[in-house]
Amino acid sequence: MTTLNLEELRKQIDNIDEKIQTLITQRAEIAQSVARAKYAQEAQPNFYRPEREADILLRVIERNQKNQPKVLPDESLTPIFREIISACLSLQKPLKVAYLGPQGTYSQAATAKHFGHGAHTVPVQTIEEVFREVETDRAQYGVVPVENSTEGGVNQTLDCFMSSDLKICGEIELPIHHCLLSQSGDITRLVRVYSHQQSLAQCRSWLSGHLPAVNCIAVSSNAEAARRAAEEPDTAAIAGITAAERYHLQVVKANIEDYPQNTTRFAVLGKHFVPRTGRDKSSFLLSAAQSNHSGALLRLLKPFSDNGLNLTRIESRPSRQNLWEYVFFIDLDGHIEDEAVKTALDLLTTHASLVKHLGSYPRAIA
Ligand SMILES: O=C(O)C(=O)C[C@]1(C(=O)O)C=C[C@@H](O)C=C1
Repeated sequence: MTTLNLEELRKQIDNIDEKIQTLITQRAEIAQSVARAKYAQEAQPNFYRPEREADILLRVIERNQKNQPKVLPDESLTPIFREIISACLSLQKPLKVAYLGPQGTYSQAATAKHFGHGAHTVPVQTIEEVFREVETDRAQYGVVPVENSTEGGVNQTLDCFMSSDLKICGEIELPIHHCLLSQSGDITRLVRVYSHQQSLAQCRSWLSGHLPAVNCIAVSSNAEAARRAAEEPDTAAIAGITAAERYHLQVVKANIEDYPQNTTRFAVLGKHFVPRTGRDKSSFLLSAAQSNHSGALLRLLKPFSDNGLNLTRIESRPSRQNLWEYVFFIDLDGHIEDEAVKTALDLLTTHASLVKHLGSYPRAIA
């Protein structure tokens, strides 16, 4: 680009847009042929292929690394490609995805980030209902929060996995930036702050430093907090920026989370097995045999360490079967089809009374 003439530059942009549009249309036509190819292989194929999407997105990031300095950050490019894939997938078969509502929650943002706007997303009221929607085929996939980097695990989700046969088909990481929202945008007259209990906890220090006298009230979701703040004066909500738009609230203060890297991890629930990508995670539910004997947990975890597997998370929950017995949720880097994972699981059988594979899936992508 040599000239700085505005008209000329806009003409160049128009030409590029035309080419992009032609290419996107061509890509969509090929995706339609892919659907026919899938039908030729199976009567009821899976159209959504998380392993293929991960592969495409990683290549977008890899190509972007080659632009030095980068013109656009990865986080600007990947959503564009996700939307293109989402539009192509909706031509093959529109997906129905249930998430923990109401609209305006971070779960909705995570669902939109992962599935794009081509999917039909359905808010439901509880985490249990997300599981049920998928179990009963009212939705093909579901999105539930699993853990937050500041506040830890989401117990309802872990408990649902104990009794469900659904598989984790993917993970989504969503950076969480909380905003203080109110009708007036004035911080001085606030007497009450509503939010979900997790969000209040994630902003604890900010609240005690800046609003020590206000009454913090936990409600069922951040969207519900925003709805109330839109109706009550002298009241604020802690919620995401999308809730501000949805409920016509002013941003009193943005980014009030205590840890700037505050991130929530969500699981994509489904019914199908996801092939290996080479950059996967696996989740298991484990219970130790002779759990009250010394070294029971050590024996449960040793096979993973002996096989060089990196555990990315371990969490315990009461087994709900015997008093003071626990089940362990573990996540590790690797796929159930990796040799190291297979060997570790073989070794585990003598030390575990329960080994339940909750899924292997591609690692979250920016
Ligand atoms: O490769 C496929 O299996 C496709 O259906 C194509 C495509 C895409 O648009 O690239 C669409 C949906 C799948 O989830 C993955 C990829």
